[in-house]
Amino acid sequence: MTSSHNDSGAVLQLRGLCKHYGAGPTLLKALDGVDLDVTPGQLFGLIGHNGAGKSTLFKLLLGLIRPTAGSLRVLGEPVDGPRFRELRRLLGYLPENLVLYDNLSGLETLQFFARLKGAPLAQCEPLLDQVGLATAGRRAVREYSKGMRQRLGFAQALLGEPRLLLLDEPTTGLDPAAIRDFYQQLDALRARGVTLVISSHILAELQGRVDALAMLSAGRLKAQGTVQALRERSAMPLRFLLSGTPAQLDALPQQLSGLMERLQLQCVGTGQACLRCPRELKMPVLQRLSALALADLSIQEPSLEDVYFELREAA
Ligand SMILES: Nc1ncnc2c1ncn2[C@@H]1O[C@H](COP(=O)(O)OP(=O)(O)OP(=O)(O)O)[C@@H](O)[C@H]1O
Repeated sequence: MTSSHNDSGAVLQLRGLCKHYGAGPTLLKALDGVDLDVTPGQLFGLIGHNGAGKSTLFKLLLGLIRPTAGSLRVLGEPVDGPRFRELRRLLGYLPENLVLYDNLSGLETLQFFARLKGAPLAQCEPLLDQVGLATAGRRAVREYSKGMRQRLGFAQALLGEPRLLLLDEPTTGLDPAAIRDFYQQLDALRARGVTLVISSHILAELQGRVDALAMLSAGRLKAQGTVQALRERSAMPLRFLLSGTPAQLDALPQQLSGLMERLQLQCVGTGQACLRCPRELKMPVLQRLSALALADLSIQEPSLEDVYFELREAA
């Protein structure tokens, strides 16, 4: 790995990062030339299919495995450099499958992890409270539900007041209220300058919450940027939902003449129509529609899920 000076201020800086397993016919490129920057205080999403390389990326960031090629800086330091061991204390990690000892209580579990990490034991009870396990703290982990185990895992990741949190599918098993509570906690952490990298398959959950995201596909970075930037890149059409009288809706093809070949118009119920419109035609279409004085008009952006499938298919 190279260790050139990091002048970008990035919390994470990956350049040409590769992790290969096996060789010859069994060669598997878990990560293959990934460039990525995450800036301080971002809530950064990592998305991609099963086996895309997300967990591999987390393990590389933590120094648990070594890259095959490329460079990797975390909090400004190369992961294989002399200062990384010290910096490792400033990282919190919630693995996809955290192993817990069933016979320990929640509090004992947290105390165990605190000792491993060199974090003050005094942080354990307040953290249990923070993740909603204050009353369950003295019960054995074997009695915990899936969501309670996940909360305990999150508390473990927060030990030592990390500056960078790596959360691998952290909302698996959480109910809707717990998911909302979890993201509120992430917002509070972000407000304190903590950088958060979160992987999830629940794209609706990330949409509207992440500052930026990266989409991995078979070890390669398929797209990177804000949700809006990905939408624009995907060239998915906007959806205009129109309400009006039958006469107004009948007049739509005439009103949009010259543009219709690039639009898709569909009746979706009495007095309602849906118009699929390329992003670049949004303003000309709006201008034409304004002349009709429709009862209502709303414009829907494509969802992150729609964008994901579109970009996945793109070369
Ligand atoms: N120790 C290993 N030895 C060989 N191959 C591995 C090893 N660890 C991971 N892989 C392979 O690397 C690829 C990426 O795996 P990874 O766990 O990073 O995917 P992921 O994106 O986290 O998937 P998921 O969404 O299912 O958690 C997969 O093909 C996996 O089989």
